[in-house]
Amino acid sequence: MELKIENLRVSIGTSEIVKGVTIEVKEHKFVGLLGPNGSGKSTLLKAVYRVLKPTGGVVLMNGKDVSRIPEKDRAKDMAVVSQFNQVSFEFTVQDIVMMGRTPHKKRLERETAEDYKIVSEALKQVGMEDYSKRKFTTLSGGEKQRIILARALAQEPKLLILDEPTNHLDIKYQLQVLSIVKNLNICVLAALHDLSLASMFCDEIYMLKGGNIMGKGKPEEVITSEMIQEIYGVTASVVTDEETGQRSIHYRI
Ligand SMILES: Nc1ncnc2c1ncn2[C@@H]1O[C@H](COP(=O)(O)OP(=O)(O)OP(=O)(O)O)[C@@H](O)[C@H]1O
Repeated sequence: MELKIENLRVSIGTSEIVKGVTIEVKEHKFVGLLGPNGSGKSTLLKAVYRVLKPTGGVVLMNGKDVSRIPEKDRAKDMAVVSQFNQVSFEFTVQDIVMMGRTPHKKRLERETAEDYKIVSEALKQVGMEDYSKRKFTTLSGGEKQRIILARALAQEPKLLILDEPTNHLDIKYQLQVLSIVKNLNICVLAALHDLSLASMFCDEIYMLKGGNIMGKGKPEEVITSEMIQEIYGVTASVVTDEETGQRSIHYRI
């Protein structure tokens, strides 16, 4: 699987929010989309997963225009973990994760033992196997987020779109969720805020500001004090740990 976003433009009302963005996610790559609040990350992702209709450009999955792929076929390949997961009915955790199997089933086909196995595996992967009978609405924000990831895992996608997948999570689960996603070894496009985590997990990073890509490259090429100053207007130094090669960012106020 490869994802290509070419010259994508998205307008809301009279404002152009995404102004001709080109992004490529090659096979098995984890690509991060970073940028300040309001820079257009969610809007761009929504146009990729077709909640919003772009005003220009094209999104290609393995060379096929996503707007021409029927929704169910698209969902066999692409799963989405977005920020807002309003569930108004009293679904159990297991019901929610089972929804991930829908694209793989024929109309009115019953869940099979294999589906239950996949659902139970997905719950185990996010450390929520003891919660399968709980009502989704009773979960904490972070627990809900892990269940939504489990639903995406049960979908067995080849491409995962994540919109700030860790915003409700404590550091243990931020690391856990990003490690799970990384180890899936599929195509990932993720809007992230944490520059250190993005450095740790992304193969490539695109920096968005005002709906334009201002920089792209490997984390060490993009997450620099100059870029942090330019994009966020914040003074910071980036330190690389000699032993682990991990980069951490020290902010100054
Ligand atoms: N439905 C809408 N109506 C009007 N403006 C909108 C709408 N949706 C988004 N916008 C505007 O588009 C801009 C980009 O929003 P978007 O949510 O894509 O940014 P973001 O980079 O994901 O931000 P954040 O980091 O805060 O989540 C913002 O200025 C926002 O106010």
